[in-house]
Amino acid sequence: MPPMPPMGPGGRKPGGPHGARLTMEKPKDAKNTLKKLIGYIGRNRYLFFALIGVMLIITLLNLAAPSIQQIAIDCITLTKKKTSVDFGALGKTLIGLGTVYLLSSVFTYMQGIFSAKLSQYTVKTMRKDLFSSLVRLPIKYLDTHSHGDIMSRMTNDVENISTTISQSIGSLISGVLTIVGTVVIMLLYSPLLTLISLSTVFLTIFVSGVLTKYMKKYFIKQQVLLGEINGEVEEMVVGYRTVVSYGKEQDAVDKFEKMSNNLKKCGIKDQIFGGVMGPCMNLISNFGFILIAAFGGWFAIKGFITVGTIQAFILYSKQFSRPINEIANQFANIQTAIAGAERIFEVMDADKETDEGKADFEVENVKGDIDFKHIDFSYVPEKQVLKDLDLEVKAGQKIAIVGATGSGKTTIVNLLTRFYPVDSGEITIDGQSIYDIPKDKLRRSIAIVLQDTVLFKDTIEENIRYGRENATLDEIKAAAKFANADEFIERLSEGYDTVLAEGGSNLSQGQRQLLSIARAVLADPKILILDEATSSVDTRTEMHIQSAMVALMKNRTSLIIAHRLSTIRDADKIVVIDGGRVAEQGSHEELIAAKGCYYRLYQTQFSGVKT
Ligand SMILES: Nc1ncnc2c1ncn2[C@@H]1O[C@H](COP(=O)(O)OP(=O)(O)OP(=O)(O)O)[C@@H](O)[C@H]1O
Repeated sequence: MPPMPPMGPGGRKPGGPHGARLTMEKPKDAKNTLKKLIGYIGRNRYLFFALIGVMLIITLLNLAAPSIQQIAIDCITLTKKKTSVDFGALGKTLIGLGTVYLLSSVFTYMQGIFSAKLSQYTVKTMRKDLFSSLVRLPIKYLDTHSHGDIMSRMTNDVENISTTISQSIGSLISGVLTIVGTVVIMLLYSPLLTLISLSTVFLTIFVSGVLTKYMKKYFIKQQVLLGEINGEVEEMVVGYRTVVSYGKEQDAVDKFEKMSNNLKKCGIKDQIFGGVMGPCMNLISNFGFILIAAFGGWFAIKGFITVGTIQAFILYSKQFSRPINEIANQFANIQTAIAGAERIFEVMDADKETDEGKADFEVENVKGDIDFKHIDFSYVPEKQVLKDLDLEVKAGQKIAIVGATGSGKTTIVNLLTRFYPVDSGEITIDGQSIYDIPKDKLRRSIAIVLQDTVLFKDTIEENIRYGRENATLDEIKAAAKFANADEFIERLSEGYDTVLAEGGSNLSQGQRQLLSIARAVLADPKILILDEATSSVDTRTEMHIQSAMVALMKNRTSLIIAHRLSTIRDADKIVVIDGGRVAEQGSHEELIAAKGCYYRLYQTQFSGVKT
């Protein structure tokens, strides 16, 4: 017998109730996707053929067993007067039967090994390729796909493929082989009895089809409700502080309770329909056995067949009906897996960041002159963000970029780092177009300190080392000292070995910023991009951050998205962005005197704020 997939809770197979993912996601281009998927499976073709071979052997053994039983039974001759048994033949036949069962178990075990290996090797390669594609995707791709969507491709879709390869392919092949083999053998025994047992099989297919239709309805509803509940929980965890601070705990509980109630009702209906399936199928198949026994008995009395044949027929009809449901379920599983594979290949086939940089550019020799010439840019076609923007920055200058929210300040730095390509115009560093500079070299020339510091779940030492991979611990400590981060790090019980929580959430916002400054110090680039934090941190940390930033900016070209008046005043040049253009530029005094954009911005945003 082919191995049954492991059962989930309540006797259900993983992948959805009733063993099938009844959502029946339809792939858009199944043929192409299947081709690519087979390409991945084909990388382990020896395993695949070994699997097919083993399955063929198992099926043949399973097909042989009932016939051997028939021979064993026919060793016993029953007449009205006496019962005679050919013990020699019976013994040999039973040994043969035992051997068949033993071999079947051994090969089934081997099938488990081969299919597990085939699925794991295949998805490991896919996972690796998918991740490599993911890190080379342009940022634009991430803008248009939710994190949840990308995560789900990496986890759920890959998992679906793995389950399908390890379970569905095997079941499908063995199912088809078993059905064909069984029908052929049954026909050879008795075409008439074959027809009688097939009639119940058609009844099985019909009844299970009707029941599945209802189950599918409730199953899909249940999945939708489950998705909503998951979303609700996620929102609650992410927005926990907001929920608590507005005292909305009870509202959240009430809403959850309502959703949970709906899920309960739907779940009960789903389970009830699911529960009907088993007894119905049993009833029909037992009815089939009665038919075979009755007609078989009659045929045996008439001398058309032997008693052993009746037994063989009962076993064959059992073997026959089992794979039918299985195959129907596997089709649904395979379809879902192909739809998942399609989503995976879509990421793999998405246009990757290209790197047409060709100039002979050395990071060490960068001076830091930056020039934006006639830049037009839009994230989405209908909405132009930068319009004919011109901005010149001399090496070593400190430029404060100011402007109303949404005016395009961050966009300017997004273009300099080539996170997005310009629509038209040219950006140069030391006179060279940034599109002629290899991307990695360009980005190594620039360090970015953002308000939302991204820290990884690793030690403080490794988080700072992110700035320069080959830095020694002493260099890391020196950078931390320079960034005024050393003091708080040394106070932590594990010091530089302290492992940060996800996103560095076990540090204060100010401390996270100091670490990101330390990273930039270690990277030691000629060009700096600073996005000043708008949120307030305690005065002491604030002073540390400010002085570290000032020290860091020395002798570097710095573009600061500035929010503090002191930074703006200290800048060599203030650039005011308005409506996607440089509206004004000059020193604080000049711009105030001009009474233009900056003056108005100053009046509304900076006068009276903390310097
Ligand atoms: N990834 C994106 N996709 C589409 N539109 C975007 C994207 N990022 C920014 N925008 C839009 O581009 C415009 C400029 O955004 P940008 O982030 O450059 O503004 P900003 O001046 O830095 O604002 P803030 O001071 O609030 O950070 C805004 O209208 C914004 O809605």
